[in-house]
Amino acid sequence: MMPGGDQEPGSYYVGVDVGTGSVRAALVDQRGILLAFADQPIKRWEPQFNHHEQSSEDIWAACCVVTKKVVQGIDVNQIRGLGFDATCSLVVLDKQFRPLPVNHEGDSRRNIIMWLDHRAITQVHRINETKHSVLQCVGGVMSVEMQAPKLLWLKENLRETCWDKAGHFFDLPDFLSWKATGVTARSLCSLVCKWTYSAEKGWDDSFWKMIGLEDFVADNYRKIGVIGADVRGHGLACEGQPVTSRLAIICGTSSCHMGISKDPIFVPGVWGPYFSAMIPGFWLNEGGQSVTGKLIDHMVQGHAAFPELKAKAAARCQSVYAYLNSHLDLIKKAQPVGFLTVDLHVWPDFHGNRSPLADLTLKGMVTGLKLSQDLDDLAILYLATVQAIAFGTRLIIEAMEAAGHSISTLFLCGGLSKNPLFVQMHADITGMPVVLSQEVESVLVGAAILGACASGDFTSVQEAMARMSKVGKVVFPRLEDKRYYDKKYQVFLKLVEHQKEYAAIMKGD
Ligand SMILES: Nc1ncnc2c1ncn2[C@@H]1O[C@H](COP(=O)(O)OP(=O)(O)O)[C@@H](O)[C@H]1O
Ligand SMILES: O=C(CO)[C@H](O)[C@H](O)COP(=O)(O)O
Repeated sequence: MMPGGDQEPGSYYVGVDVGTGSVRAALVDQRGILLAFADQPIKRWEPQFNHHEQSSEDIWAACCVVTKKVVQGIDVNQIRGLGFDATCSLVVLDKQFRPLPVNHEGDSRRNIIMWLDHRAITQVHRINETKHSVLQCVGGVMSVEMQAPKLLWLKENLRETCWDKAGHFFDLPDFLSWKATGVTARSLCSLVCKWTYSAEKGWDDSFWKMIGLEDFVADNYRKIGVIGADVRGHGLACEGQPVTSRLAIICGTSSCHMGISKDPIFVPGVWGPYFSAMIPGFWLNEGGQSVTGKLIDHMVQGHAAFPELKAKAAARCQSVYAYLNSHLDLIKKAQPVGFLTVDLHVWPDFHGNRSPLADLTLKGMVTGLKLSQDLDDLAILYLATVQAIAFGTRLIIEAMEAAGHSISTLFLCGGLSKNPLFVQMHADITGMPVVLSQEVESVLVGAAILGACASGDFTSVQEAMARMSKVGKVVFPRLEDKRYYDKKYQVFLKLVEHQKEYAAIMKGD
């Protein structure tokens, strides 16, 4: 889609969103309307189980391709700002900013340890055993997906080929802003959320010394970077909006649950509180589920009826998910679609639990399997998986509320928010209305909002948010189905209880 001919020449912003599977870019105007969109897949390597790697050169090349596509035909002088968002993966460069291998093979194309990489399990156990006070700000337990355990892994496993040669360790969004500007300043968001930096107190030397990464302290954190901009003082959130009662959920390969508060709230198993990491002046708690979109893809693609599904969806020019949703509507008969899983239950932690249990040893579970392998069976397993993800969100919300949050409304964005079944199940299972933004690619509008703020065209993040993001659809929960979902939630909680019992039995003599 290109800018409409009847439009006044104005200011444009570019948003670039680097997800796990692809890079997307959008050209957005001052009203937050998306005028052009492009995407491009990015490479991923899984050289061994739990090792996930990418290439910063490949990602940057993809960013350039999609950006060039969306600005085609536009006078570059009208492009006022560019914003990035990206996964929290670790990029390693040498002192001359060249990629360094993060693998035993010495393949320097693969210089990124991805966020979902779980190679640093023993390192994170040791970090958690220190019980250092910085851990209070990551939910009490550090996740293997954060940067400190990954850095320690590099030091302990690739000392000569990587650690000793490293000049720069970037969080991926900060790598992208360095590539775009040549400035190595880091974002407060990245450093606070994934690197234990405190917006109020700075780095805690004692933590890095205690975990064995005293090198950073001696080096004055040069390889990790310093804060580029003081984001405090931008004022409060959108006028008249009770922002602290909203929970934003970014649902892609994983789901991230972003809740804010005026005072710090400590939620066991939920990352944060992080000051000013998302909205200036507010504390952020970030709950999460490590695999959601990836889990749905895994369950659907691994089923015996997947080839049949693929063929039938292609014949109708539909995505497999649109086909499955209409198939479920067909087989539900008179009952609500969610009731098809009365005897099929899933525990969704196929890649460990990020929140609120913060237990990376947890595994996935399915109960209620039959011998059938047909399309009905696949559709119902897909439904049960979507429901399990929504129950996981309910568990996170309950933990946040028990600690002091008061949440009434969910705001969903990301690839999974395009799936009406996923959205409805989140409303039904949490009992809360779900707001979707008018612009389907709202994550990209968010990145463009950052670019708009950087351009100085808006005085604050809040002003840009109010002007450029608009509510689209609101999906209300089917309250009449509440009793059914409450019962399924009881089963959901039993599943994890039983899984822990099984582990205890197997550990015993
Ligand atoms: N149109 C759609 N309908 C249903 N599911 C979708 C759709 N588009 C994307 N998804 C799901 O969203 C997930 C990817 O979301 P996305 O935000 O693109 O991910 P990421 O940011 O992690 O690259 C996929 O796992 C896929 O299952
Ligand atoms: O840890 C995270 C953010 O704190 C995300 O889960 C990670 O960055 C992946 O994002 P996505 O699922 O959109 O690819």
